Amino acid sequence: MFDNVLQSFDVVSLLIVAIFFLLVGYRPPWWIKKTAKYTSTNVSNIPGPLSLPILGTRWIFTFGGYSCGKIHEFYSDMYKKYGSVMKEEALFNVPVISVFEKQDIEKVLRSSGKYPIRPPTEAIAQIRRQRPERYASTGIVNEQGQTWHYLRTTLTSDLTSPKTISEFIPQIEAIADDWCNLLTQLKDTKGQIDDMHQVIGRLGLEVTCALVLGRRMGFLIPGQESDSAQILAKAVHDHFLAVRDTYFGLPFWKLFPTSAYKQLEQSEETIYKIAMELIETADDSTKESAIFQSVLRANVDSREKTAAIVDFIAAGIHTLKNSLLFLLYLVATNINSQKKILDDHSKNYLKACINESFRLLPTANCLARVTEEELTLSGHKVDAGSVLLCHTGIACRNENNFTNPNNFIPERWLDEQKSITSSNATFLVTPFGVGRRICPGKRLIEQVLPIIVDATVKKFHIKEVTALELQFEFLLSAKGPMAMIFEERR
Ligand code: HEM
Repeated sequence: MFDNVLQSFDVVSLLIVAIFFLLVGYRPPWWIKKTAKYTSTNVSNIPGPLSLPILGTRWIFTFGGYSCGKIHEFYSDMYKKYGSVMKEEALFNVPVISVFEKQDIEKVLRSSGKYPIRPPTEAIAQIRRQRPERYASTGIVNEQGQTWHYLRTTLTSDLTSPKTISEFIPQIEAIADDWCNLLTQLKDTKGQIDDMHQVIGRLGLEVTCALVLGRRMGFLIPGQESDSAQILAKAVHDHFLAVRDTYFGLPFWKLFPTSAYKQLEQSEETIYKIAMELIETADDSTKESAIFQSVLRANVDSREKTAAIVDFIAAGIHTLKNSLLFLLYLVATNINSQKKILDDHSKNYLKACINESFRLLPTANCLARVTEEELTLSGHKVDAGSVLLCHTGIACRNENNFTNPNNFIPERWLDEQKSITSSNATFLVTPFGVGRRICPGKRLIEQVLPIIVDATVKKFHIKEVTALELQFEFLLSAKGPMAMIFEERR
């Protein structure tokens, strides 16, 4: 334990940082009692955990009893301890404010202007800035302002177009068939598959690559998972873990390459190389892919095109895997829901299960923004330019917003309950985010999930084996490996 602490909290480095900042004249607010621009009296009154000079509160995830894998539990505990608004401090004691109540979350998300600012993952931005031969900007996920707007409008219009998505449906149906065949091949005599992460990961890869590159990669062919599929799946997983550790851990990566930073560089490199390989080996079907073509045609620097493909692949694979795993788990643990899905030809019950799964277990359980205007949040004035975390996942489990909030009740999305649930859900059940920075993959995923789950439930009676344990991997994920049983229906 002590070894771990020493490893991650290098005393010599800390002293160097402290001496450096004292020499260059930096004085923390608690020292000189001079209020910096970002700390209005009201922000300084927001309660939160102990903040260290310069380093802020990030020590908590290193030796404060919360590992990075349990960050979701940290925020839940902070809500119980401090109430509706809570303040952490990042490097140089810059406040990061968490809001948990519906009215505050709504106020923050509604207040975004033409170019909503989502705080960038700084470590990725740094890596990309150091590779100008490869990246012309930090990419659509991390850019802000006009650059972001230009990338967003030029690179994602086909990805979000209903026409593109409807043309993609036959491919999704074929993928769903292959997925069911793969389950049949992989299950043992009891119908059990031991590692659902791995199997659903293959599906995430196949769907995302089919969408972005327009061709079937064969990730679902039994016994033929290629090396690059495994390498890509691992790289995307490592990428999210390294983003989490550089984002929430002590920020020493800004001074020297920490192991998390090196892991991020390595995974970024791997994803980039595989994406390049896929692009370079584009066959005829790829050349016909609307999304691939729209990226290639876009009036942007060619480096932006590769970066967009990298970002689409990285953004799609893990989110889809986690969302589908949660959905199958909830349907497996609620056996009646499978019968109702089968009986309801309107598919409304299936859609209600998907909404309920996103309410209970959203893989993106928090939306981050930088406010563009001054806001009053639960009585605290927060300056424009403040970093805000909207904890939609926690608000979705608040009984003021949903009755029996911890239970899986798809019926709340149907019939007479529908309108009250939907109005409470606006700004809370936001699995793909909101506003102009909303996920451009939303429409596609909204088509993919019902097709896959419908095909799976029609073919199998699904049962859970392993109880779900949540793990924070920058996204909310299931701690693996998760076993499930798939009994063929007669
Ligand atoms: C279940 C699957 C998915 C989930 C839950 C998901 C969720 C999200 C969320 C919450 C955001 C942030 C939105 C905000 O800040 O308001 C986002 C952004 C983004 N997602 Fe997704 N996503 C999924 C799949 C995909 C797919 C398949 C793609 C691409 C093919 C994709 C590409 C992106 C991109 C490029 C952004 C950044 C958008 C911007 O900043 O303008 N996502 N996603």
